[in-house]
Amino acid sequence: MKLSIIGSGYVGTTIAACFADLGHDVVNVDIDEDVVATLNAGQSPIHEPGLDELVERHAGDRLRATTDYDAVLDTDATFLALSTPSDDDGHIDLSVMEAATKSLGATLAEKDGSHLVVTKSTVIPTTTEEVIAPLLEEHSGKTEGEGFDVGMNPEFLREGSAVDDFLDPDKVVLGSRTDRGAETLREIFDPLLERAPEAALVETGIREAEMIKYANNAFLAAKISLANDLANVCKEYGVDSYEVLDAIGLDSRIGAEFLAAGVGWGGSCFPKDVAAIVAAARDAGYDPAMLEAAVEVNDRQPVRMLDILRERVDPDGARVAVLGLAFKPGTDDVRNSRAIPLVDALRDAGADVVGYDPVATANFREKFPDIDYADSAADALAGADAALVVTDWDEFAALDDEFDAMADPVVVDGRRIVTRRDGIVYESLV
Ligand SMILES: NC(=O)c1ccc[n+]([C@@H]2O[C@H](COP(=O)([O-])OP(=O)(O)OC[C@H]3O[C@@H](n4cnc5c(N)ncnc54)[C@H](O)[C@@H]3O)[C@@H](O)[C@H]2O)c1
Ligand SMILES: O=c1ccn([C@@H]2O[C@H](COP(=O)(O)OP(=O)(O)O[C@H]3O[C@H](CO)[C@@H](O)[C@H](O)[C@H]3O)[C@@H](O)[C@H]2O)c(=O)[nH]1
Repeated sequence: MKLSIIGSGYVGTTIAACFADLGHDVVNVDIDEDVVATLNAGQSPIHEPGLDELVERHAGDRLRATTDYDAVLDTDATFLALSTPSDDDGHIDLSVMEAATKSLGATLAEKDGSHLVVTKSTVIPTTTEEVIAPLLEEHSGKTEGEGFDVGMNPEFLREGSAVDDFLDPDKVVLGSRTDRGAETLREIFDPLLERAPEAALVETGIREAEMIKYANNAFLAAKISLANDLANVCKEYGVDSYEVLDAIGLDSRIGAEFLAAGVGWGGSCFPKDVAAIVAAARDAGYDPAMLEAAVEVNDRQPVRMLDILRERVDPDGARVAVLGLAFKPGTDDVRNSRAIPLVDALRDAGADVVGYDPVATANFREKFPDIDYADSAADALAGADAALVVTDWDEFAALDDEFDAMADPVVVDGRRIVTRRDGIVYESLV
């Protein structure tokens, strides 16, 4: 089929390259000329394992990019893969989605025959039906269900394994409210379902598809927060939290994944999505107590980490190495990284901070241009009065002699990865 993808960021680029690999003809539409030029040159504008190869294989053939919305006219369906950030009070900010939807609507006014518009972005339930569809109607002059259909297909890929997650998913969720929309969605996803026969297919309504995405992320974030809450209790009683969490993970009803306790969850999705669904629930008159608690526990973990540090070292005037600036290993993304509240609090306390990350230093420097940065973990540790381990990069698990060069070998481990030994004053957060 012929597909257009509006937005060529993490999700848009990944799904475009993967759809091309599945045999579809794909065009990416993005307002960023650099992104478009990069894609047309056969390179991926984002760093994801396996994505460069796919883009290189299909660019100029089944995959191309443009800034011109008219490219949509020659396609059967359009996916909206635009950012949906939080505003200051946590609500979803739909301004980017709305601007792109207006452009798409105006373009569809010229389209002969029907078209399917699929929301790929994470949006609050009712957005596709009550915001996207009316905007498309207004700007195309067509009627939903006649001139075009709308659908919703939430995305569950993780940064760092986006291609594998898309091509080998646990489930594919297709939301629609017309038979024609449902059929077109099935046709688009048939090649994926053939390639990944183990994937479950969930065909559902549009607002259910929208909510499945929030429920998925909120459940995972809350699972980590519950693990952190239990781990904090363990610590108070001198109980090894990892032995406890590993053991409960053996119960198939609980499952072993997303039980890694530590300094908590960050990234481009969990914080904004939990905040958005909490804000939406409150707007509707419901207080989502469990989700509010999940956020509270997550906010507390960096504070607890500093409290543990203070028991050993006064941060005022101390040189503190922060190991790990990315929100998780395998990415240079620092959005909502746990290092952000930690560095903020350390600086407020008068510490002299030196940060190190294998790949995320440049991005972190944009947020914190005034702290020191080291080129290696060893350099960050040399002469430091304390170290905080914030991201679970493998190379931090392998650190050993490097701790001996610290002025005071106090290590507060926020991810339980450093090997304890004599000569290190080791404190685990959990
Ligand atoms: N990043 C993830 O891991 C992930 C995973 C699952 C779902 N999601 C959801 O997918 C959506 C997209 O996220 P992302 O991380 O890919 O966003 P992103 O910020 O990486 O990419 C958005 C792209 O849209 C482009 N854009 C902005 N305005 C435009 C317009 N008017 N017309 C055309 N292009 C325009 C930008 O230039 C950018 O390239 C969000 O709703 C997010 O919550 C993200
Ligand atoms: O046991 C765990 C697992 C994760 N994390 C933290 O949780 C955050 C999120 O990690 P992860 O889920 O691996 O990364 P994302 O790329 O943010 O992916 C999430 O967010 C995406 C965007 O919505 C969804 O598509 C994915 O399904 C969902 O896993 C990171 O800060 C991790 O350090 C933990 O603290 N403990």
